[in-house]
Amino acid sequence: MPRFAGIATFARLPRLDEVGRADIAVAGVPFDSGVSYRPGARFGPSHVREASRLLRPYNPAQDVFPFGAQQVADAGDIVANPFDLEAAVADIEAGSRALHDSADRIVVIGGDHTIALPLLRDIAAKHGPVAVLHFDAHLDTWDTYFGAPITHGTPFRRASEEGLIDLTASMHVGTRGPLYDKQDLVDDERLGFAVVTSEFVEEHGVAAAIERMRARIGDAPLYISIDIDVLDPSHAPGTGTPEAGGLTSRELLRMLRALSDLQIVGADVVEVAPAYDHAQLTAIAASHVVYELLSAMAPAADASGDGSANA
Ligand SMILES: N=C(N)NCCCC(=O)O
Ligand SMILES: [Zn+2]
Ligand SMILES: [Zn+2]
Repeated sequence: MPRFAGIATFARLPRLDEVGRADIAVAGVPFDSGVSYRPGARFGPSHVREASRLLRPYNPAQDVFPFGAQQVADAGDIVANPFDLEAAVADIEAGSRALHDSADRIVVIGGDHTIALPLLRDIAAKHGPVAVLHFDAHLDTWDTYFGAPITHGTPFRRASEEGLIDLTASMHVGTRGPLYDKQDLVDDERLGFAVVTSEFVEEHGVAAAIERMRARIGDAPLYISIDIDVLDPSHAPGTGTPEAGGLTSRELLRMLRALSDLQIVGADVVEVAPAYDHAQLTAIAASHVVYELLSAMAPAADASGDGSANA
């Protein structure tokens, strides 16, 4: 079958119902009722799957076969009520919990950033408070919008208040752009986040950013949440709240590779909104981000082998 033919699962992987169990399930959450600006991230999962057809089995940058060293399968979508935010976050948490019956870990494609809250509720129920490494142009620790506590600008404040995150090991990477107030940064620090801004990366380089990230995380169980708007709009135009001056996809992929020896317990890639995309730029970037995450989550090849035993 040519890679451009057939129904698009992520990276043309088998469906979870075809393999029964997986080490890692990739799942979509087509939900965007929490957005504050441009809508459309509900169409993110299918757009990223479509753009992921060209991914190949061997990742030379991490010397790993991400789909050979472990069973990865596409679990389809977790369905969330588009008309009721409270119901939606309950749906997503329940969907994540159910999926963990047949997969050790899950990597979620959003959807807007609201979905990180119910995903973290499930993850923290399993692991206790986790280090959250949050790649984003935005803090997403704001309090309310029009009185609403659950939006895509608030998941990490709620998660912090609920005791879901390790306050000594969590960090934002790639933040930039205008805030509402100086106090936003004061609140953010109190909520448990250190920050590596986009400007820091420009001034000190990716290696220094990685050093800060690793020092902050230590050996805590790690949840990685990647808002695609961490990338510069030139690399990822297809998103709802774009901000100038972001990371390149090359910088982001390199940062993810540097996490491969850490205890990654789950991840999401969110905020891909295809209506504003061009030539699949954003979806291609997102598909490679997911691929790099799956590679980083793969067990290290043993000294004698190349990790390709089951490829
Ligand atoms: N999570 C994302 N992408 N954006 C949050 C932006 C919230 C705001 O409009 O102030
Ligand atoms: Zn963002
Ligand atoms: Zn975000």
